[in-house]
Amino acid sequence: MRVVKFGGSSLATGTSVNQALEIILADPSRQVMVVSAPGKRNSSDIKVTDLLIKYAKTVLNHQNYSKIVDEIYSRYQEIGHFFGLDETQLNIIKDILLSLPESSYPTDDYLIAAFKAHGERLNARLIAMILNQKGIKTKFLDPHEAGLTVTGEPNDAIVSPETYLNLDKIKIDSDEHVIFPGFFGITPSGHIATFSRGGSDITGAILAKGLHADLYENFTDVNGIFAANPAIIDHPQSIKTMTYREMRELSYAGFSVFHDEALIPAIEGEVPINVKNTHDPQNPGTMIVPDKRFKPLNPITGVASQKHFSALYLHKYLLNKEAGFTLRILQILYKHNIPYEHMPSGIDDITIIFNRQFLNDQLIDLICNEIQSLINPDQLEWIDDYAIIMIVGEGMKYEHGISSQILASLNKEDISPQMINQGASQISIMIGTKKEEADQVVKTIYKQFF
Ligand SMILES: Nc1ncnc2c1ncn2[C@@H]1O[C@H](COP(=O)(O)OP(=O)(O)O)[C@@H](O)[C@H]1O
Ligand SMILES: N[C@@H](CC(=O)OP(=O)(O)O)C(=O)O
Repeated sequence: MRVVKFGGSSLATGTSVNQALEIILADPSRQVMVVSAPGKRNSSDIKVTDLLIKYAKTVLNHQNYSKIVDEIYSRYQEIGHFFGLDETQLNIIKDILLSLPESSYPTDDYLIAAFKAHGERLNARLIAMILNQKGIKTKFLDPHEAGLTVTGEPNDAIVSPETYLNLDKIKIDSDEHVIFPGFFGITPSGHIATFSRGGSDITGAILAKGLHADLYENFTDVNGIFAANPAIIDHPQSIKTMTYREMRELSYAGFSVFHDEALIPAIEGEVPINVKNTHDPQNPGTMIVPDKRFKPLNPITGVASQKHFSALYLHKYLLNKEAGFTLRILQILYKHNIPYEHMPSGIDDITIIFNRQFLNDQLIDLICNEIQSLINPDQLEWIDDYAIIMIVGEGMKYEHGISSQILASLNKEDISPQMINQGASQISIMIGTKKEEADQVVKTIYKQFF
């Protein structure tokens, strides 16, 4: 049995939902379909998830929400009408949308999570309705009924281990299709909590592991994973096969096409992943597998970048001899509940890289002041303008001199990185630069290796 996830970009219009359904019906093993909320129909469109966030904020601000409800409902109506569903059948969607403000939520964040999750919940109901109307035996199953439970933050949840015990009890008839909404789970107290944005990929992976699927097919709007972001490189090469480790590093570092957290259930369940194109289903796409049992032709599989970082650079002579130096810094971060992303170090210096989205100016001043007074470094510099480029490939460990090739190619372009660090896993090299240089670094490295 396969679990098949369709992203919002594949479910934005009636035509694309139809393509998705043709894919499902083309192979009887595609029994479980995980769906996202309808995405953008064109580049200037708004995703239904973003419309729902606007709806939630309108309710929280005690403003009139009838216009935004109509806008959201029209997205489902458009798809429903394409398949010939009438207003009486579609009314349930409007009723559910209108009932959202009536429920009670423990906090505003839970209210936002519940509103947001309805993008996928209503889409799954609609698609189940469409299939049933076509005479195809279909069940709408949601996290409540299936026991997909989560803990953590209401808008950044983590799956609970008991989910897998619950999923083990689910029986699917051999002639039946299951439509499951992505992106959210249920907390121990029965409230909806969502994964972080793009989290329907995570739901697909959880179901693939929990239902013991042979394959997790992830359908999007491009022919698999490219070696670089197509927004930076024109027509980049697509990757035929890559390992879980490579994908996790690359998605964490900016390949937004597949959520980095979705790799974890797939790794645990050893389910291979196939990223494919809804609009070109014959294209083999990219296989993501446990291991590459051969030496890859290219030492580099992909190069990713992200620009939302800041770095704290600390220099202190004999830092390597001072026991507890790093511990004291981490205690300060822990006290203020600040996570960090990376911490490359040398004999006399250390750089701590943060996701800028978790920080504000006041917090930055606070930690810099505390570190200055408690740690007393010789130099402390906050670098707000920081991007990270991650060069990833299992093939790196077979070849010497990859870092020097990278540095030489950047040098030719007159780019001198602020930091370069090779991970202990030997499958990635990380480069820190100014944001404005990040795209040029990706282009230079891509040109060097592809
Ligand atoms: N390395 C990459 N390979 C493929 N697509 C990428 C890559 N990096 C960024 N993308 C972008 O990811 C998009 C697909 O992700 P997303 O819009 O979240 O899909 P979905 O709605 O199917 O979940 C592609 O259209 C592409 O622009
Ligand atoms: N709809 C949610 C979850 C998701 O995974 O969407 P998509 O498959 O369109 O990336 C979001 O926009 O974040």
